[in-house]
Amino acid sequence: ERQNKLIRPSHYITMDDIIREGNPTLRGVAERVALPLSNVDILLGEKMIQFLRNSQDPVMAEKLELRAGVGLAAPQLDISKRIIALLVPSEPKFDEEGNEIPSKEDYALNTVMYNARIISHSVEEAAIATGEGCLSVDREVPGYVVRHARVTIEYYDKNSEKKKIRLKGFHSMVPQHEIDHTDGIMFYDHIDPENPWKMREGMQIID
Ligand SMILES: O=CN(O)C[C@@H](CC1CCCC1)C(=O)N1NCCC[C@H]1C(=O)Nc1ccccn1
Ligand code: NI
Repeated sequence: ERQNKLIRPSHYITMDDIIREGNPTLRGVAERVALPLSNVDILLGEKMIQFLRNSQDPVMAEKLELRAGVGLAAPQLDISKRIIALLVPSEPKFDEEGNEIPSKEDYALNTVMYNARIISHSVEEAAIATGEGCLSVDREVPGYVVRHARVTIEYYDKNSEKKKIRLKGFHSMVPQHEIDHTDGIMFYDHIDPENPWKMREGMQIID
């Protein structure tokens, strides 16, 4: 079946494996995965994070013709399971002379989350200044994608251990976008159709 094809050792996930708008799987509610995790679900998570690494590597992205991604959800691979991968580079920090300070961590988020769910969130809302895109959406959909400004996420890691993480800013936007995919929600569902760039009371804009 599909997952077996994707987890073959010789297989790299490419854009051909990513389903696009119109495929009903993108609008389904994905199933929680069984715990402790099965090998096939662990292997799929590894392939998903490898895709993100390849997509952010200029050589591999060119070779495999990948669009750069910071997140991926299993439903985008036509697998209706609550598995998401996150690979968010750390923002570069600069000193007063404007030199980049090498950060100890290359990534602010570098993980596969199983059965992730938002267990609490701020009343305050936020949106990425430039809007959002999606590897499953081959068109621009302009507008503020209004999300929670801060979230607390509970998930299981690849060792089947329960984790809890609090996130804010851009780092919180990526898991919210991915968890939405496991609930059949697309980013443009959060854009105000009347006035896509409407500033809502107290909404934070993330650069
Ligand atoms: O479900 C998962 N997806 O659809 C991949 C999406 C996920 C992100 C969209 C907004 C929050 C999560 C993705 O990564 N993109 N969307 C389309 C093309 C660009 C790319 C992107 O935003 N790249 C990026 C952003 C900031 C810094 C570096 N790279
Ligand atoms: Ni997406």
